[in-house]
Amino acid sequence: MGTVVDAAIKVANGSAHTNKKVTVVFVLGGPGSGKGTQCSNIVEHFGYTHLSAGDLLRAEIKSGSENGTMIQNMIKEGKIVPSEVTIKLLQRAIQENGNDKFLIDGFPRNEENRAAFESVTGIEPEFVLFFDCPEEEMEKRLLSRNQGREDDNIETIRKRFKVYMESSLPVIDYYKAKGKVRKIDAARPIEEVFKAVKAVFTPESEKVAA
Ligand SMILES: Nc1ncnc2c1ncn2[C@@H]1O[C@H](COP(=O)(O)OP(=O)(O)OP(=O)(O)O)[C@@H](O)[C@H]1O
Ligand SMILES: Nc1ccn([C@H]2C[C@H](O)[C@@H](COP(=O)(O)O)O2)c(=O)n1
Ligand SMILES: [Mg+2]
Repeated sequence: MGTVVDAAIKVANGSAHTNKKVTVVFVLGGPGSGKGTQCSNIVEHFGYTHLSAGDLLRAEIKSGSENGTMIQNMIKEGKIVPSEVTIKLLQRAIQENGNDKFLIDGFPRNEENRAAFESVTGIEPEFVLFFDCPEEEMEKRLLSRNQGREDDNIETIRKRFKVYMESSLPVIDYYKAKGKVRKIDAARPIEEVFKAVKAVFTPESEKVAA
């Protein structure tokens, strides 16, 4: 299992060339569907490293990078930052981490993200974990998240939902057509959602017959 990511390493390091085989699972779903919450559980139980594209972009704003203001404005508007920026952050995070199994949360968010990541890194996801949740439930969760996120206000939330419907769902459909989507009903309590997630990550050979 695993995909060679020579291209990712080359871009991140300039001329350096390392072979690193990685397994990647994309974690997708609407804003507030519970991606980050479930990724923490998966990390704990299955030894993956969690890379949230949104968290990497927010860290980039805080670092005072030259792209910081552009990223901040895009996030406030609920828009998707150009792939070039996000892919560099993901590549660097993969490169710097000793692990070989990654959950990439909130990426690819649109067709541009998807195609660019594939052509730059050559990485195909092992599968796509898709948290399916009704909008009313996601809105309720986001409005009570209380993590001080600038985009957790009703105006930006509505814009994020629109971008999700128009740009992110087609990416999920793309992977569905390839038989790669593992859909989870995310409108249940956290523990119940994790039970379903565990079933996806547990190899058939290790599943105990009921
Ligand atoms: N199954 C659940 N039931 C109720 N609340 C949940 C559930 N899963 C997550 N939450 C809560 O909903 C909020 C959003 O969850 P989380 O941050 O994991 O979503 P997300 O998909 O990562 O959102 P975003 O795309 O905005 O980063 C958090 O406050 C979290 O504690
Ligand atoms: N691939 C991505 C992922 C995220 N962003 C920006 C735009 C999102 O609204 C914001 C927050 O992401 P989240 O933490 O909710 O996953 O970050 C992006 O531009 N491209
Ligand atoms: Mg999140």
